[in-house]
Amino acid sequence: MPVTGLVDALLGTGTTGAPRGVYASLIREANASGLPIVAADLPSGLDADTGAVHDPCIRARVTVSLAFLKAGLTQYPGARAAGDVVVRYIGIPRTLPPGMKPAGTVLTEAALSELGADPGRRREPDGHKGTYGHVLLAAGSLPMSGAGLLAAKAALRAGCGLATWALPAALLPPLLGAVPELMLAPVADGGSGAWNPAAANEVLRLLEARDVLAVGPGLGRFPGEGAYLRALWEGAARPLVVDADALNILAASGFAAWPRREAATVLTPHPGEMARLTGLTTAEVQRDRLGVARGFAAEHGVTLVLKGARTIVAAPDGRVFVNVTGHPGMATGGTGDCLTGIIAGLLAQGLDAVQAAALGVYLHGRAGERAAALRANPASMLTGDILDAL
Ligand SMILES: NC(=O)C1=CN([C@@H]2O[C@H](COP(=O)(O)OP(=O)(O)OC[C@H]3O[C@@H](n4cnc5c(N)ncnc54)[C@H](O)[C@@H]3O)[C@@H](O)[C@H]2O)[C@@H](O)CC1
Ligand SMILES: Nc1ncnc2c1ncn2[C@@H]1O[C@H](COP(=O)(O)OP(=O)(O)O)[C@@H](O)[C@H]1O
Repeated sequence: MPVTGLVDALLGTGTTGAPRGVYASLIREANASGLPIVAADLPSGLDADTGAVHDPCIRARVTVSLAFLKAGLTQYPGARAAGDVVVRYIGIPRTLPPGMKPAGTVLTEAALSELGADPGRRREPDGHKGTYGHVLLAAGSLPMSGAGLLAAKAALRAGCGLATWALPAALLPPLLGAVPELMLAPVADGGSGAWNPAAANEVLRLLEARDVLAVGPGLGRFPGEGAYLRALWEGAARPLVVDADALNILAASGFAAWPRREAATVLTPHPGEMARLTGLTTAEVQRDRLGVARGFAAEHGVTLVLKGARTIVAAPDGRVFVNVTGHPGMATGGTGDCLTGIIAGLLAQGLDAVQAAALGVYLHGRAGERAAALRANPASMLTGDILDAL
């Protein structure tokens, strides 16, 4: 009878390091056969905790994860080596033994509802714009006003009642009317189109009548940037979302020594920004995304959104969530700025930091999937398409 497929049940969760000896030869032979491989529990050669892929590692068509989804199957490159992943019950109790915590929770609609974040974003029949909160965005600078615009539009699309964009005054004239639904608050910039430390006072004054502050998209780098951000960090008594250049400023300003914020704080780094925040290399961040995100959130008392395919949301209390929505078409400029606006828009509506971050990454990914499906080729997707699909 011809052989039409292979089952890989060589190595399991307990293995450490790269497969050696006869295991390594069998894995190489299986991959070279070209036959479809079904992996039992996880592909041999994959790190079950991190998703790191050793050399060699089985390239499975399907992985049948036993009893529970292993964390390493959710993260790249492990997710690619695993192929289609299914979880099957094999008689092991479905609940974890007492004292054992899951490595993370996949953000399904059910998990979001359990978290108290309604994926349907239902509105009160008698709601009005005051019901849904007011976002203040501090973003944009002369070469990158687009980042601010995308974040501001996204906040409105996320359903906040009102949004105000504080921006260096020189940016104002060309932006007047660009998004009629948006309020613009020009901040004195001496005609430079750049931010300055004194502008923080103006942002904090604006925040008094608003519900949440998002800072960073297209902010640029500028003299006195550390003092500017620290003033917002310490002075903003409302929830704060920190993204893009504001994360780079945090990293460059020794923020670990800054006082803990009392109000909710969400940081949304991509792996490059995460590397700057931690002092790791981008490759080191990617090698253990779950562990790095969990450790950082707990150490600094913030909600951490580590972006990239399979975005991770880590809460300060140790909970970790993995987002599985999204599309590679989202790898285009401005999509992160859009996520910042979405999370701020959800915070304005009264969600807490973890709810807003979890629902935000989920909706952002879903919108990315819809936008990709509407294009002849998803490679042509723009961030504006994601905004339209929200
Ligand atoms: N239209 C606009 O005005 C835009 C402005 N932007 C602004 O440009 C500024 C600079 O941000 P950038 O993020 O471009 O530059 P960065 O230098 O911070 O980050 C880019 C680098 O990070 C690493 N990286 C990012 N995602 C990764 C992933 N998933 N896996 C592995 N490595 C990854 C890569 O090395 C990449 O080259 C920010 O202020 C941002 O808001 C960008 O958002 C793009 C659009
Ligand atoms: N291959 C992918 N699959 C799913 N989501 C992706 C993929 N590539 C990028 N994204 C998402 O797109 C966004 C990119 O954010 P970021 O790198 O900050 O972009 P920018 O700085 O241009 O705004 C993140 O939310 C990320 O999770």
